[in-house]
Amino acid sequence: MSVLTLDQTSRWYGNVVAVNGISMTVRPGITGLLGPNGAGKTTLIAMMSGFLAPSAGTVTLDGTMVWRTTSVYRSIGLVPEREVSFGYLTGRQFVLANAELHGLPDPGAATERVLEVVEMTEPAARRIGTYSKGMRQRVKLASALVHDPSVLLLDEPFNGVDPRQRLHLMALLRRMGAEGRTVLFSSHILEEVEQVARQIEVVVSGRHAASGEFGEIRRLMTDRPVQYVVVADDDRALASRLIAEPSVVAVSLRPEGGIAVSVADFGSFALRLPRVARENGIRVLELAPTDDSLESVFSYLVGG
Ligand SMILES: Nc1ncnc2c1ncn2[C@@H]1O[C@H](COP(=O)(O)OP(=O)(O)OP(=O)(O)O)[C@@H](O)[C@H]1O
Repeated sequence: MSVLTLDQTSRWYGNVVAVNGISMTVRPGITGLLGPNGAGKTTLIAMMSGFLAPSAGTVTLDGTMVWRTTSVYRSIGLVPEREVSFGYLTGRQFVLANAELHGLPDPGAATERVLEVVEMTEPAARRIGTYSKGMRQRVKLASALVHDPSVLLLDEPFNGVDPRQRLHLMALLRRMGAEGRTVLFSSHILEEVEQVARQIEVVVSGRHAASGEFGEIRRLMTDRPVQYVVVADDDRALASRLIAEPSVVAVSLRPEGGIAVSVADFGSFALRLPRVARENGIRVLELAPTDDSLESVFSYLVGG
């Protein structure tokens, strides 16, 4: 069992606090680390993989401190967000170099094994500089897996990858999770995390905002009141009807036209709005959310 534990872990750069007292446990299977840009995901992953020392608190793997413990590094594979900068090497040479750095007994065999896992055996003879984004991602994954680690950490692995390669990568991660590895990947896209992760950890502004199964996180995110703008051919008449609806929290007429509606339960509001309008002979011309950015969802989760 490989369990990563963060205990009150913080990291600051000068006076920028990138990670602020986060405690979490990452178990075997797939965990999604979800948060907007700049939330501290890269910094967290760097501490989990032993590349960065926590400024305070600890990161341990099965009870052993990760930072500066070489034996622990042997159990961890990291797929960083940045591109492989050795475009002049072939995929095979790159993976082999990593196998040799790990001091594996048979680096050649380990390289072939892992190239096959990521289905890159054939293109591995070509230079990395000629690869597509998805192929580069797979070669990075191969080099992270070459020493057969029980923990696999991936920083934004789906960024810029085309849909077909994305499905392939998701299938690979699922396989790693099913094999009992502890897999954690970061993303700022909820739908991406939803498709692969069993467990989700949400970070916002360096803080741990929520933790749970996908359904619980989705509920937290969708049950919050959301603001919509509704434009009708008679805004005032519609506003007076909408305020009577249980799914509606607040209604106001906007000076520029339309109605600002704060909705607690979008599902029932979406069903009721056309009926209310029809029953009163009002035509709805437009319905649009006003604060549905991921950032606003995240700040709701941290009570901001
Ligand atoms: N080396 C550094 N020096 C100073 N500040 C840094 C450094 N690295 C990160 N930061 C700051 O720490 C905060 C968290 O950054 P981090 O890269 O960990 O977030 P992230 O969630 O991975 O975001 P992104 O997805 O945009 O990379 C940001 O405010 C960032 O500007």
